[in-house]
Amino acid sequence: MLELQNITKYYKHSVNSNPAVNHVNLLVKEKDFISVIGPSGSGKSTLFHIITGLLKPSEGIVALDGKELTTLKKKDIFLAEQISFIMQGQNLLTNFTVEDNLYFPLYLAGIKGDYRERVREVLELVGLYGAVSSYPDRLSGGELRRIAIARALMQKPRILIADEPTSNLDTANAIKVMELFRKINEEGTALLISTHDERFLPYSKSIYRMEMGNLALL
Ligand SMILES: Nc1ncnc2c1ncn2[C@@H]1O[C@H](COP(=O)(O)OP(=O)(O)OP(=O)(O)O)[C@@H](O)[C@H]1O
Repeated sequence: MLELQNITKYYKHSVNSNPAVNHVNLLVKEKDFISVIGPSGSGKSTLFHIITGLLKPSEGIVALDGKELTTLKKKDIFLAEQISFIMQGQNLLTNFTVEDNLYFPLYLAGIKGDYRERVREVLELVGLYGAVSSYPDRLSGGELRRIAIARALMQKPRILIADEPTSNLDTANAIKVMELFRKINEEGTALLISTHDERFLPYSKSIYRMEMGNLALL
């Protein structure tokens, strides 16, 4: 499905002259649950930002079903139930209810329709249907993280990509998030996760380690 081919990234104003990401290849297939671990500064966020299109690689391509992502319109990638991203920070809009936060990406993308049933489904999946009318400032950090996951699932993505999804969560909340990812994966969504969190590893089907920009299967 998703393929990274020979991705390299040099930053212009980097503190060192090595590339932040160095000739990385990775294939994400259906049903995969891949975790990328590695020390701070090893290039994980850079790699994930390249996959999301936030950063342009110096070399290499990211392809979905054999088509280079940069040649696809954002609409084709995100709206055709393809890839969803959960980046660091919750990024929920504080003046909007949880329900409106879940609608917001669809609204921005110009998708119309009655999504009330889907809102109920995703909130039930994350165990937070009771929060449908709440504002984000009434929710805990762990609950906000699960709402961010619910939002990423609105379009029933084939692949869900999450950068450090359990950072700053206590063990109880981290386990809730990991169990949720396991359930999402069992229901057919492939997962690609970057993590410092060793607790994630037993949940993953494959583990890669990133070190000084190089990615290797463990
Ligand atoms: N905008 C930037 N400009 C220059 N260099 C950068 C930039 N962002 C990251 N780097 C450098 O690229 C390397 C990889 O950083 P990156 O943030 O991708 O690592 P990481 O593994 O995600 O770290 P962390 O887990 O702490 O987020 C580091 O050497 C960092 O200093």
